[in-house]
Amino acid sequence: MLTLSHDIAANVVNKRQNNSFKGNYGHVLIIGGNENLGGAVIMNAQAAVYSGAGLVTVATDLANKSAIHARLPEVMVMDYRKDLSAAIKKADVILIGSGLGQELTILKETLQAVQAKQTLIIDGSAITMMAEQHLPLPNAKVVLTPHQMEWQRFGEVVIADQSREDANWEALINLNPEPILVLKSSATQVYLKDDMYQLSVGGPYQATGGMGDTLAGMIAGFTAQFSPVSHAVLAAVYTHSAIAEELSKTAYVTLPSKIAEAIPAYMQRLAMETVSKAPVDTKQEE
Ligand SMILES: NC(=O)C1=CN([C@@H]2O[C@H](COP(=O)(O)OP(=O)(O)OC[C@H]3O[C@@H](n4cnc5c(N)ncnc54)[C@H](OP(=O)(O)O)[C@@H]3O)[C@@H](O)[C@H]2O)[C@@H](O)CC1
Ligand SMILES: Nc1ncnc2c1ncn2[C@@H]1O[C@H](COP(=O)(O)OP(=O)(O)O)[C@@H](O)[C@H]1O
Ligand SMILES: [Mg+2]
Repeated sequence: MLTLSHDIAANVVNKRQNNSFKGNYGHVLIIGGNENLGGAVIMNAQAAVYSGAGLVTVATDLANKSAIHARLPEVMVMDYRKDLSAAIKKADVILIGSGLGQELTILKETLQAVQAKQTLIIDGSAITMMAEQHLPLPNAKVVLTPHQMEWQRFGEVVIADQSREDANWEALINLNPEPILVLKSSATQVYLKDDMYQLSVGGPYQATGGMGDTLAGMIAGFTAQFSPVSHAVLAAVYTHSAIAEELSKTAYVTLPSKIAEAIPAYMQRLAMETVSKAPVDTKQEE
């Protein structure tokens, strides 16, 4: 077991090149938000934009279109029932599942269209539907972000056993391709190739709806910009809870949208740090 520490995030988040443009920071496609759960994709998208993704598109139920535009003018919006496969082809990172509800057709189309070189983050309702329908993982760089009940459904590890590292590895080795697992709880763990990273920051001020949607959006924003994917995921998981811990000094509850607002300043601090910017030993080949 390793500790998911501040240095890992500081190694990943570096100063940007002067001669860069939005195309260098990745195109994120967020797929989710049925007509009742549009807030989930707003939180995904705010976190992805504020993490610095070059371009962010939200494919959703059109009932959410004006709300997304009003909250996030940086984001493009499309109907997830139209031309979804074409939009998937243009993305570097695809995040599916937050607030997706029972939209199985959208999920199946996404799993079919995604390509091996792309990063696919699978969250929320997508994890639950994949478990219910016994859908296999597609050939892509897959990141799974279940909470405990979602992991019980998908990985078939009962919540009581999830504190046992070996039980989670047993479930992971049966999956093909082997995903990066962000197993969320009050003691979040990240399973990567041969190592498990234990998150060392965060607390109960994070126990509020939308907290995981914000994390998924941050993972999308970080993986769009930073490589390898494994390092970017670790940095996003750390940064999400480190910001919450800071905000908790003056806030009883750390709202997801407040965490998102604090991302640019926190990342700027990480980028300015002079700690050894050496590569992180995650053993994750890409
Ligand atoms: N504003 C929006 O649009 C929002 C939209 N959202 C979207 O809604 C979708 C459904 O997601 P979901 O997580 O709310 O429901 P589900 O998958 O049924 O899991 C809940 C069940 O699991 C149990 N449970 C046990 N341990 C647990 C744990 N550690 N963490 C959490 N739950 C735990 C729990 O136990 P109980 O509370 O009953 O004791 C309950 O029985 C998803 O797509 C999400 O993105 C939300 O983000 C909210 C804001
Ligand atoms: N007591 C706690 N301590 C630390 N982190 C917590 C605690 N409760 C919840 N969280 C974090 O909040 C997030 C909840 O994710 P999730 O249940 O998917 O939320 P939602 O789907 O409502 O957005 C996870 O990142 C989890 O680690
Ligand atoms: Mg969730």
